[in-house]
Amino acid sequence: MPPSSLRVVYAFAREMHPKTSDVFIQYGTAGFRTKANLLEHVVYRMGLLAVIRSRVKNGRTIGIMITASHNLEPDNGVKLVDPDGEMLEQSWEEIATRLANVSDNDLESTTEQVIREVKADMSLKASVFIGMDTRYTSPRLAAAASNGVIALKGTPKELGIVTTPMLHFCVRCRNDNKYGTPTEEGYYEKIVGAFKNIRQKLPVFGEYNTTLYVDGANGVGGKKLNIIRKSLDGELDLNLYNLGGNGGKLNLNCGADFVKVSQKPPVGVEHVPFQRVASLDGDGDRLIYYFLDDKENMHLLDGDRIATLYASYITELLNTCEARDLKLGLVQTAYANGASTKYITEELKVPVTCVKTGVKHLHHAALAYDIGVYFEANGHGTVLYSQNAKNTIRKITLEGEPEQRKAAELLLNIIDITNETVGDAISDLFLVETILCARGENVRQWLAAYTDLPCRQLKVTVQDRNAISTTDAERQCTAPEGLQLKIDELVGKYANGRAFVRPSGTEDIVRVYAESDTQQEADKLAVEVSQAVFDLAGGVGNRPELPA
Ligand SMILES: CC(=O)N[C@H]1[C@@H](OP(=O)(O)O)O[C@H](CO)[C@@H](O)[C@@H]1O
Ligand SMILES: [Mg+2]
Repeated sequence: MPPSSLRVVYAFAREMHPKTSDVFIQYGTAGFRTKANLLEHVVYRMGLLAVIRSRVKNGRTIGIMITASHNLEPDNGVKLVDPDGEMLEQSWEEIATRLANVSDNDLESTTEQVIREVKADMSLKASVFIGMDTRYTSPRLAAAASNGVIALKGTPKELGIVTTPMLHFCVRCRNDNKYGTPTEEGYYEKIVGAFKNIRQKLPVFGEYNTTLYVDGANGVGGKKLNIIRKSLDGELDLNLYNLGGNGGKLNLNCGADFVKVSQKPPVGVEHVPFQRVASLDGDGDRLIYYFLDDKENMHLLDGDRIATLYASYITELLNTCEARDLKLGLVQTAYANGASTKYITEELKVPVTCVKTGVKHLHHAALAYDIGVYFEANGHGTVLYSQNAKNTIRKITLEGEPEQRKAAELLLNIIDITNETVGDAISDLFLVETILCARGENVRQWLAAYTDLPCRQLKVTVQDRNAISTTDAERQCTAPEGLQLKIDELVGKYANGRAFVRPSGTEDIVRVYAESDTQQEADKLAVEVSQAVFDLAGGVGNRPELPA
């Protein structure tokens, strides 16, 4: 890149997308997240970085997604997607953070330094796909990203409003045309097409019924399901709620995160006893199910449930295929309910890996298995199939006995419904519905597999959340001194007690998780551990307490 060209970049940045705040911003669990009005220069600079990344990857397409997922409307965020549709390689997160925080004056020299460091050949073509969620601040930010791409002579393509998983999917397809067509239509064709295909083979029977209620979180996922709904032919009757408009606010008292954390039904969804409801998050990458019983008690079917449903059904099909040398494993985080882990290891006899929070860690660990199911308890997850697994299954469809062939064909359809690039609420919804239908099960039967331990999540505000360090997949706390000892002491008082704390990577808070035998005890333990964090890690504001 001749220096004159970079000088243009620099001048353009200062004029169009100046750095307006000195607040340090970090590439966290899912990219940069903060108030939307602090993000414009960050997004512009991620446009620059995406071009550099694309060139380092020989001109393969890189993705930029503008979203703050389950956060409320005033927030926004940006993250980069690597060529296979996976999260940005971790070693580049530090580079992203550096570039986001330099002054306008130093932007030129830092950009040059990054180009040298990563040995980008700036004469190559560069291609960047940009997607955004429904936030009113997103179009402006998407334009800033495009400007960044253009400034370094890359080619941006704006996909408009898409779910986060659609952007991941399109990036993957653009770089690997065997995976599908890199458009929203291509996504429907592959994922919804495979669902319709499999439903031809699985007639509705038993306790399963095709009516599904959906809480769209007033975000993009519900809107896309509304498009899909019209193409479904009785395979699934979707009743959609919280589609945005009508005064409903994004993620406010609705959506997967609200339902999971508050353990309450979302506003805006009609209550019908025993009706299963799927709740999506704001950018359509998380899925939680729930139902209310005839006493209006809520029963949650979270990411752990979805993971166990997948693992057990896929294992069943693999057994029928007699593809027993394919190793299936499950990946969870410390937030997984203890009862789910016990069920997976003891009843399903499937190996479990526990990793740090954040999809990138789960995704990476799942690659170690032939078939890796990964899920965060909050409903973000998918299944990864190795090439070996795909080849083996395909071979059985051609050479197996009739029963084996049938199971292998179902597996191939299931692979096609799956968005292997990232957790995807829409793809997961179709997978869950497929499995419930195949088993002729209603939600009560699904819930009966195991009983969750009551749990509680709380947030504590501290002066500096980085004062907390953890180890052992975040289950043990190494700083500040004395905090882990205190947690151990508190946990010891409770039957089946478990608790841990960690700094959030997406919000300026510390998260506390506790579980125990009863809800009252889990709540009490969570409050006590929160108080310990408050006392030992520099709490600010009010003393921790349970939400109203
Ligand atoms: C406990 C929890 O749900 N944490 C979420 C949340 O991360 P934190 O680092 O905990 O803020 O947002 C991430 C991105 O969406 C998601 O991957 C993760 O699971
Ligand atoms: Mg999300």
